[in-house]
Amino acid sequence: MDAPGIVVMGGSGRMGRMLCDLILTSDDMHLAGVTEAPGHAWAGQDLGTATGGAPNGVPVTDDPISVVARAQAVIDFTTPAATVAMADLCAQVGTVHVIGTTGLSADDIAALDRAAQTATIIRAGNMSLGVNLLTQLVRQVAASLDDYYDIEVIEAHHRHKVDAPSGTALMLGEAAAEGRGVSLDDVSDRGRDGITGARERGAIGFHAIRGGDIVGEHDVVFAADGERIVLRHVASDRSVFARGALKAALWGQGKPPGSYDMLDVLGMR
Ligand SMILES: NC(=O)C1=CN([C@@H]2O[C@H](COP(=O)(O)OP(=O)(O)OC[C@H]3O[C@@H](n4cnc5c(N)ncnc54)[C@H](O)[C@@H]3O)[C@@H](O)[C@H]2O)C=CC1
Ligand SMILES: O=C(O)C1=N[C@H](C(=O)O)C[C@H](O)C1
Repeated sequence: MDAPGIVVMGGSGRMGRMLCDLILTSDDMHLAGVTEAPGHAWAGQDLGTATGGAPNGVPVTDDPISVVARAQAVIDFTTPAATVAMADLCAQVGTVHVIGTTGLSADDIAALDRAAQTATIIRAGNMSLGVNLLTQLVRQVAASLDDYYDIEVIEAHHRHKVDAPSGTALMLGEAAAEGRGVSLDDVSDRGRDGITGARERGAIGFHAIRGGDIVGEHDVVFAADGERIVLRHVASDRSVFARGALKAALWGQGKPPGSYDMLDVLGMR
């Protein structure tokens, strides 16, 4: 069987470039095309030429249907609006949709769930093995401790990141809430400021640092009187996210329509 064809959305972005480089050197898949935002300077060019090298035969387009219909998977680290539109297209043409985009609203997620009735969608706020393993540890620690241990999630990212809390912080917060047997919506306390009053027992706090070129760092703190447990993940290279996404694209081949995440891909359920 031929190696599956992959379309990378947002090929000029931080994650897009990393993904294209990895796919172009992979024996397990080939780069079937790259999409970019409408009117983007790369649209209509060959990818090799757009990146300042020799032509490599990979088209860059702002008209996704032209490449998606011929591909086996789309890898998408873009914006919520672009992701929701792509999910509809993947549902129509039967292409696996791997979603890393964060900052999705409840309405966006509802739209993705509708698309997943006919599309195979794999979505995670963090595609690294380390963070997905950490979610399991956080769930286990939260289940072992009572709410005398205050839970705070602290994340740090580069200056260009546009959403907060990060998708990873929300995954970790969800895992902590699940471990405690509560709904995150009921206990979430985001970015305190001013006269906030004393901390509510059982709250799960979120704090975001933005600066420089930080790739992604997450601490989950369980703080009680007299002791503190800190579970930490540090990403120092975006390839950990990209490799997870490529694994997901291959794993999704032949899977029935539905909503999946990296725990499914990694066999960690
Ligand atoms: N789940 C995970 O493991 C990870 C998730 N992310 C998330 O991925 C997203 C992108 O992150 P970065 O690469 O740092 O951002 P970026 O801003 O560098 O790249 C986004 C790219 O998407 C393109 N784009 C926008 N609209 C588009 C459209 N309609 N069609 C095609 N392309 C379009 C932009 O032109 C840009 O090239 C963010 O939401 C970020 O939080 C980032 C890293 C890891
Ligand atoms: O925007 C980023 O860069 C990252 N986004 C993801 C998130 O929101 O958690 C994953 C990773 O931390 C990098």
